[in-house]
Parts: sequence; structure tokens; C-alpha cells
Amino acid sequence: MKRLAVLTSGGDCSGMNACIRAVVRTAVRMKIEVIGFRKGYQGLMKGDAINLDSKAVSGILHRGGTFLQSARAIEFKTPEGQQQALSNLREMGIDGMVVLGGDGSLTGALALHRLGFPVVGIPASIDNDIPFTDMSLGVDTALNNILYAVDCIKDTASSHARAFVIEVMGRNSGYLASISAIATGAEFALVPEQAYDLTEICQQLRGRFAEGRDNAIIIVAEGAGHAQEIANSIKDTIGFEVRVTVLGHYQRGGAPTVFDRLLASRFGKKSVELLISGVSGVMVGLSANNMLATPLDDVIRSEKRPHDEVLRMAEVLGI
Ligand SMILES: Nc1ncnc2c1ncn2[C@@H]1O[C@H](COP(=O)(O)OP(=O)(O)OP(=O)(O)O)[C@@H](O)[C@H]1O
Ligand SMILES: O=P(O)(O)OC[C@H]1O[C@](O)(CO)[C@@H](O)[C@@H]1O
Ligand SMILES: [Mg+2]
Repeated sequence: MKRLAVLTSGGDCSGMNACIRAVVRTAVRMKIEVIGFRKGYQGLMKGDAINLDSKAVSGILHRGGTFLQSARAIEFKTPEGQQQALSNLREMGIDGMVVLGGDGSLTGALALHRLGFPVVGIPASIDNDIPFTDMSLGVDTALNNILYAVDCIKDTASSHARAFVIEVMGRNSGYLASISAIATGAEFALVPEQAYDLTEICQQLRGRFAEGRDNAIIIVAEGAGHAQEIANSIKDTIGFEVRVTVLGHYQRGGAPTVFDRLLASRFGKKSVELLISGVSGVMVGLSANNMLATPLDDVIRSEKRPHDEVLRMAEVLGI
């Protein structure tokens, strides 16, 4: 192995920079050159690359986002797009590639592996919807961002005796909503994976305010319903003052937590070691604090289901 490539794809997340740094520094130590493709598969298809040496990745460990930039490149889903990428990789003399991204990006990595190109994937998505890893990169930082925001909102909610519907990210995944609800003591977490009964929720909220509580927090994943509609329905049913906060992309940025910096470093180092030892078509993961390598085939075929216990916990502890 003489020349490696790395790219970041899909929604960015904190820890991607720290991971690129770990990939580059591990490879440089083994006398392997590293190329970084800009803007994910878009840059790969265009051949838009920069040389990455040890110095190029200094000063980025603590920065959120990805200095290589990211993109959602629809054309890479086509055989033509993948062939273009493959010919660029071959022309540039690249022997293997590390792909950081979510489930979509890892599906792209699997496509390259199936075309015979050595690839290792790293789960990096705040959604935490990727199986065979306890945590994806960026999740811990996003959760801490949410925690800070919800704690702030609770202060003002109590001061005005209001209920708040707070929307967090997750089109198909309720992980951020359920875990942040537990960690902030919210009353309810509404998630795409589980049906909920708004009438029942309103009844419980009415009881809660009748007991003299001065605030209520309902955290809703973006894929579980429209925050403003949920708030209107609560207001119409119990007549209580309700406000809405959509946390949006605030959740995805910011300096990575210690957990994400360490995870990024471990994932990055492991991915290069795997490629050097001739392993391809796998995703690195975290399992019971150990590094795990799982075939991308298995990762893509499986689904990460949230723990039923976790889904119920917010409601049980919040009320
Ligand atoms: N089925 C597929 N085949 C090949 N490439 C794909 C496929 N699905 C996605 N990709 C590539 O991966 C990119 C990112 O995918 P997607 O938009 O699903 O985000 P993601 O990686 O799941 O990250 P996140 O969900 O955290 O934003 C796509 O724009 C495309 O380039
Ligand atoms: O930044 P974009 O392209 O609007 O994507 C937003 C989506 O990306 C994710 O944050 C994952 O990165 C989802 O939770 C969210 O629905
Ligand atoms: Mg995804």
C-alpha cells in the first residue's frame, strides 16, 4: 500500500476532522501517502483532491465540521458515477480508501468494494442509525449540544409556566430524541420508530400542570411529526401556553467532545491498519469499548433498532 485516499460524505458531524487527522498520521507513520477528496463522492467523481501530510491536518482536531467538506452526491448512486470514481482512483494510483459518513455513504463504499476497490468505512452520522457500532462519530457531541439547549429552554419554560415542543434531528431515527429526553428529564420523547397518542400525552400533561409543575418539555424527532402542529394540538386540548424550538443544524456543529475525539482517533487509526493488512469492504465499529470490523454487506443489510427500554424510559422518568 503506497497511496491512500480519505473522504467525508453525507451530513457532516463533529469528530470528522479528528478522524481525518488520525487516518493521515497513522498512514504517514507507515510511509503511506494520503490524498483527501473534497466534498465526498462529488469530489471523487470530479477528481477534486488535495495532498494531506502530517502538517496539513494539524490544528483541526478540535474543530467541528469537516475541512474536506461534505456533500450529498446523487450521481454517485448510478453505475456511471461509480465507474467515473473508480477510474479516477485508478488513474491517481490510489490503493485504498477510507470513507467517513452515514448509512448512505457506507452504501456507496460497499458499491466501490463490490467493484473491486479496497475500502473501509467509518460510521459518522449524528443519527446513530448504523448497526454494528454502539456509537457513530458525532453523536455524543450532538447530544451535548441538545443538552445545553434544552437546559436553557427549561429555565425560561419554568419562569413562564410553559410547555415546550423541541424538535431535534432524525428523519428516520429517534436516537437523539430519546437519549436527550432521558438526559434532560423531558416529559416525552416522540420518535419515528414508535406510534404515540397525542390525546393521551395531553391528558398526562394536564395532570402534570394540575399537580403544580411549572414546565413541560416534549422532545420530538423531526421524522416523528411537525413540532408546530404538535404544539397547536397541545394548546387546543389543554389550553396551556406552548412554544416551539427547532434546534436544526445547531446540533451538528461545535467542538467535538472528549468521547468523539477519542472515538475519531480510534476509528481513523483502525481503518488504516485494516487496509494495510489487506482487509476491505468492512466498517469499523465500537462494541463494548473494543474496535470491531464488520462486513459492509452485513451493515447495509441490517437495521439499528432503538432499545424498547430506552424508548419507554423518558416517559417513565419524566412524569
Ligand atoms: N445506494 C447508494 N449507492 C451509492 N451511493 C450512495 C447510496 N446512497 C447514498 N450514497 C452516497 O452517499 C451520499 C450520502 O448519503 P446520505 O445522503 O444518505 O447521507 P448519509 O451518509 O446517510 O449521512 P447522514 O444520514 O448522516 O446525513 C449520497 O449523496 C451518495 O453520494
Ligand atoms: O443538512 P441536511 O442536508 O439538511 O440534512 C439534514 C439531515 O441530516 C441529518 O442531520 C443527519 O446528518 C438528519 O438527522 C437530518 O434529517
Ligand atoms: Mg443517513
